[in-house]
Amino acid sequence: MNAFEVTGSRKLKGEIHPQGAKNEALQVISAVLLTEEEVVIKNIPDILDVSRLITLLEALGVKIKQLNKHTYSFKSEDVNTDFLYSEDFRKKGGALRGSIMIAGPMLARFKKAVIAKPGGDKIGRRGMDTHVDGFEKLGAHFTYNTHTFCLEFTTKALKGNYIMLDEPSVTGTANVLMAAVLAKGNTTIYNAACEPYVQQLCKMLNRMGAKISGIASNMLEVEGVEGLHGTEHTLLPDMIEIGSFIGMAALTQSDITIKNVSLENLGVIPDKFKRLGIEMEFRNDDIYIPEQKCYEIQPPLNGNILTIYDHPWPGFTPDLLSIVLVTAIQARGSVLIHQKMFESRLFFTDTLIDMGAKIILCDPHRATVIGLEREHHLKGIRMSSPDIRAGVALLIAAMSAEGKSIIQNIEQIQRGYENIEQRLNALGAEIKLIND
Ligand SMILES: CC(=O)N[C@H]1[C@@H](OP(=O)(O)OP(=O)(O)OC[C@H]2O[C@@H](n3ccc(=O)[nH]c3=O)[C@H](O)[C@@H]2O)O[C@H](CO)[C@@H](O)[C@@H]1O
Ligand SMILES: C=C(OP(=O)(O)O)C(=O)O
Repeated sequence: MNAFEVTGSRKLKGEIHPQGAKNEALQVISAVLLTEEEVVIKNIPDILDVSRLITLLEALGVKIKQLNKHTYSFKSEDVNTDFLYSEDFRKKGGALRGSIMIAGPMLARFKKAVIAKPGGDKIGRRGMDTHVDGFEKLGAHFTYNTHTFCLEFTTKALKGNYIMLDEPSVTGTANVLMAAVLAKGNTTIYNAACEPYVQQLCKMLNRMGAKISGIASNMLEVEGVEGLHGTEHTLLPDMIEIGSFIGMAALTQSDITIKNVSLENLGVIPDKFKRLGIEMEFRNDDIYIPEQKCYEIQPPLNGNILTIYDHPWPGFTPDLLSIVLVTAIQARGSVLIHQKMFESRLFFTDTLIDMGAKIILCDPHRATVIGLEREHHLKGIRMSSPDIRAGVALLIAAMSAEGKSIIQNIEQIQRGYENIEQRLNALGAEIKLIND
């Protein structure tokens, strides 16, 4: 099995370019099913989750051409809907969470959709109710197939409706939106997620001829249209990767510039890292992080311990809390990390404690980090990556630690970070891909 061997205590220096956004890629690649015309998507990251979705679309009959390393052309002219009911579909769809977003386009264009038991991170309960409720409100008939464990949908014709989502699910909003754009009449999606991923999807759909307003708000208004046409779309840089690099720079005492970050789409992300005392300079659209021996957590005005918690956008994304947590290990001061959305994302703190971090896991949702102020170094150990973001947090910890670490189960990291070892080694890291 592939693993990373990491030699720690290496400071990084230089420039790094973030990849295209993984979670946006999974939405907009699913959207190519909404038209028979050609859709060209640029800045697609070369990561496992994307190649798994591309393989799934190819198996459905979509003609896909790689135009260059990060640009693909998609043409969904001959889609084989029988494939949805095959064992192969269940296997391919079950390999990633993002595959659930082909359901909205399939339902809209072909009047049938199947959602295989999805893969993705094992980070606690991850519901599908928002997707099912939304499709039903648009007029889909839903059955749960007890033999295949799949969610199956059919419709004679989707009809616009007022839909109040039970929670602002990111993939749920994207799925219901993609179904609504081809429904007859008007749809309102209230309590919608409005992450940059969803905003980008809306803009792409409008370029294809959809009529969506309310973009970036929690109320999307959709005027159904008869059909959509082809377009070209460029993915935003991956804000989670950018946040990961900020945390990595601070913990490893590095001096790096993160290029072309699309600052206007980062929301509160830079500010949360600044609350940990991390200095950064915005130079045009780049973020420069100078080498810092010491960074001091900024408590709130009343002097209490700082809490950093997740919240639907424009709140702080849950996908960066593991990174904030690991970054705080060498800070001066203490912080409470409160992961509200997922109940199994903080158990990796046990590994950090083994490495020498001062962390109290208060309960599955909350962990207090007491900064070591670089008075003690973490020690390299053998560990395993439990999920994508904890995996990168462990990689950052290993890069800052004394001695060697082995990180197993790195497929979890590779599904969301492109060639991470090569890109970091180019800045001075020492990460080897090994068979362990
Ligand atoms: C492929 C993809 O795009 N995955 C992202 C997507 O997953 P995904 O779309 O699957 O996650 P959802 O947004 O549906 O919800 C995540 C979990 O949080 C809960 N929940 C959701 C909203 C809310 O306001 N309160 C709340 O507690 C839900 O019950 C669920 O258990 O969004 C998550 C939340 O940003 C991210 O972690 C994932 O990286
Ligand atoms: C949880 C994540 O991904 P997924 O939804 O694909 O499991 C993530 O990207 O942090």
